[in-house]
Amino acid sequence: MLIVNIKGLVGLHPKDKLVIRGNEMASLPVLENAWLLIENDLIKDFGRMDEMPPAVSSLPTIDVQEKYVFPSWCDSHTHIVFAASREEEFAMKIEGKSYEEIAAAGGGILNSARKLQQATEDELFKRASNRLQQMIMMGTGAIEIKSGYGLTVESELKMLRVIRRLKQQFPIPVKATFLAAHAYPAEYKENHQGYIDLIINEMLPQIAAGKLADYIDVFCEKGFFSVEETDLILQAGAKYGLKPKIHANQLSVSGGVEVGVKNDAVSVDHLEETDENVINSLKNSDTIVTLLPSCSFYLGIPFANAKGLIAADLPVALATDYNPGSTPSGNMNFVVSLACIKMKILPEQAINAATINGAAAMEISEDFGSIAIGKKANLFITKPMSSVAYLPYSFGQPQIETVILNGKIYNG
Ligand SMILES: N=CN[C@@H](CCC(=O)O)C(=O)O
Ligand SMILES: [Zn+2]
Repeated sequence: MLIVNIKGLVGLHPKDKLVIRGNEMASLPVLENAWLLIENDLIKDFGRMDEMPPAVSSLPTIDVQEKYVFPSWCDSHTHIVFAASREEEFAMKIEGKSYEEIAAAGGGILNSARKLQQATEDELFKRASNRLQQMIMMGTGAIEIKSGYGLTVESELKMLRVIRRLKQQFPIPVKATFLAAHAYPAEYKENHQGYIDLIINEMLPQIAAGKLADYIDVFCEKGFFSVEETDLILQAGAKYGLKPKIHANQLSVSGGVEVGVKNDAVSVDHLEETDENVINSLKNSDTIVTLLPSCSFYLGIPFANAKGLIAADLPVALATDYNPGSTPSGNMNFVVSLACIKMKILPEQAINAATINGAAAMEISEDFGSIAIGKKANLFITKPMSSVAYLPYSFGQPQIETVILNGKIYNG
């Protein structure tokens, strides 16, 4: 497939650029008036229209005048396997109840767990497939999905099997994260060690035997999992080769970032609450900071200090956090807009965070997240746009016209 007259080919980082830190995030290379050649599922070559080799110009072409080509969004933090929405909590939120108050009133994660435990694997697969399908049509070309609404041996395994089916049936990379440490089930409220033992002695061995997870996650937060409990669970996961990607500092400065860094986390996610010590603890680590602005938007909690994190020379990624409680949306375009509008980062920084750094937060940036020869042809073509910045600027307005996955136009 040859794409010609591309107004701008976006995200041309060198193939060996696997993650972008700090100040460098403001640089988003764009080639104007370009062509792009795809062979099979890979990017074969690209260049300027006025320098197109004759052999290339004789191939069948797609002419995309006035349109941009972007690398697909890489959404590195989602919870899209859930049984049902929770809009019954929506009104409570509007009336002023906090996330913690709703959870304490029987809502929250335990509400989703009750519903998921009753759903069949097929029902869950069908519902998650619909969500993933919609996300792909909005430009997502790689995704991480967490368990964590099962909270029993049987239901956590069920969730992870659903994620495996999504991996098998969708033409995009899917990474699975084991998040049984998402909340304490009611019967373990006074017996934390009992649930931790269940995770370590019952769940982890079966998950490892079935190769059902790539990463391990813990919700390290006041009222959820303490730093010591998080540490224990992450160390147990490491014995099975599961690297951490953890929920840290969503509602308070919880110590989650430090315990994540200590355990060589691939990423620490959320960080709506951060201070100087938290930022310092990330320096000299390879841990990526994944920010989730749609969650702040929906819950009305602070937006993470993206500018401060970037100024500290850290690699920042952006993801949706799509889940039924804190972020009922899987739209990466909106995430990129919010990062610009509310976190006040530049479109170039936000787009790098949502592509190459998102890929890095799933350890797939050798093949995904930028446009480079030899990388996977997972891309999207926009509608006619006046500039790259128009995409986040025109928030809430769909700008994607064509999705290309593995070198083929994807229509669902
Ligand atoms: N904070 C923990 N987990 C999710 C919310 C889960 C829920 O409310 O169902 C999050 O990332 O925001
Ligand atoms: Zn989350």
